Amino acid sequence: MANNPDIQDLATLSSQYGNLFGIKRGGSTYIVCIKGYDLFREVMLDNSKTFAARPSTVVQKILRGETCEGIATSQYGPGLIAHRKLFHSVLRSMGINGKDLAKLVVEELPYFVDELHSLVSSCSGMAKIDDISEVFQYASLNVLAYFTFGNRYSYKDGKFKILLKNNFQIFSLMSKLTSPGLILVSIIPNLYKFWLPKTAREIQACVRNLETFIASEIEYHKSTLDLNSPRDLIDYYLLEVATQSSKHFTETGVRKAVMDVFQAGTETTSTTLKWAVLYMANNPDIQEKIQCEINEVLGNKLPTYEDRIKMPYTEASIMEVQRKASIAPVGVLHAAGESTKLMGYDIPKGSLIVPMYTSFLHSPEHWKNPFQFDPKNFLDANGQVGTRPAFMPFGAGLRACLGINIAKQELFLFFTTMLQHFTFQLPPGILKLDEDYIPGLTLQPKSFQVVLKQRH
Ligand code: HEM
Repeated sequence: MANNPDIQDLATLSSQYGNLFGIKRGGSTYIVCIKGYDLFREVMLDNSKTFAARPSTVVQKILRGETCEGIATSQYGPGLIAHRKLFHSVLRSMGINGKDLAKLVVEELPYFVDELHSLVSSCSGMAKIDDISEVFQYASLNVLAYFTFGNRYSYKDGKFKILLKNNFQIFSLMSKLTSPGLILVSIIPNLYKFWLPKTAREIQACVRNLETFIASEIEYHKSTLDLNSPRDLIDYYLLEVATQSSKHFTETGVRKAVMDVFQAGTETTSTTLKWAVLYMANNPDIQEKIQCEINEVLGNKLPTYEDRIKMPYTEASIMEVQRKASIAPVGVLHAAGESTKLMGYDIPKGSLIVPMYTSFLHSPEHWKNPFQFDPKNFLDANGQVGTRPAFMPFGAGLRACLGINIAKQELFLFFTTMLQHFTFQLPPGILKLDEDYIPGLTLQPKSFQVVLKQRH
């Protein structure tokens, strides 16, 4: 459980031991599981700094090397603060330069739609979800390629396929990292330096390939950099490295930060869209309501992010997909940066903190029918999107998701465009698609087929 806790096991343990419980397994690190909205807030918001550290596990070392530079796995401190600040300021700068955030996604929309249409013609209307999710992977990866490298790729481009393969392979292999071999390297100090289980070696190979790819992009950016006119995330980073305005940026740090953006921002978005397709096929009445809103507000024009204000039912449906699917069941693990107390219990420094997202996203205390797909969960009496404090799929506090604005725009624009052009239906003879998930780092729907019907 040290690397990849299954939420079912955690839910069972929490029903026995309460909202806060600790586990000790392999090594000496104490694993503290936190359940429920109040405790999540107490840890992530009220005591954000105390719990803003990341655990230093063998898996991190295998994946990221000894130094853990970059963003997602780095420790909380001036370096991380500088990375997060730069990320936000790049988003702002790209907005000011007119190459605004939504444009990153909007540029991708025509390619996304074309690819879905070609899928329909090649599979006579019935698509396997694996095929559709590949389109989601292309699209979400391209948005980030545009943000970091300054250009999108053709979906057929060989270079793009290499980027895609290595990026997504890391996630699927990580979900398999529960072998006895991993327990061995977790228990025996430094064993990982001499021997690793096969899956871990495969992950390392993918990480190396991805890093080589990013390194070549960085080299290209260095040779074409105009200090007065940065184009994308890499350029802004290189500017910082060149001017030495912050001692926190090194070329290795830039490479790792770009890796983090790809790793954190592609699987999450594409998996959410996969669940959206499943819920639409299972809830034709809801899908029809969304399509009515799309017809009224958009007609045939492609959406912009501003359109969401006039489309509360669509926006509420996307939030409901995120709530019900709860794709990141334990987010990214945290650690206690200092010894402290929670609910009167001692939490030793270095304890690994496992936040159970599903415990508040599926809590009957906060949602009327937590296990039913119901966009009304997010609508007030006037049919407008209301605030729901327990809706925190992107985390909260000092380590909250850095890509939240990109992700929200991607989900709205890809989802809306998809339903503007297609209706998802159950295959003949199937009454309902299985809404159970495959356990892993992110929760994936089980493989399914849907009928993809063109609307126009
Ligand atoms: C539906 C899409 C997404 C979901 C549900 C999601 C969710 C999360 C969650 C739960 C965390 C952990 C927060 C914590 O540790 O407390 C996280 C971290 C992070 N996310 Fe996202 N994310 C999404 C998309 C993105 C995108 C598109 C990007 C990139 C542009 C991104 C970049 C990051 C980064 C860099 C971190 C690490 C932040 C840190 O360690 O300080 N995410 N995300």
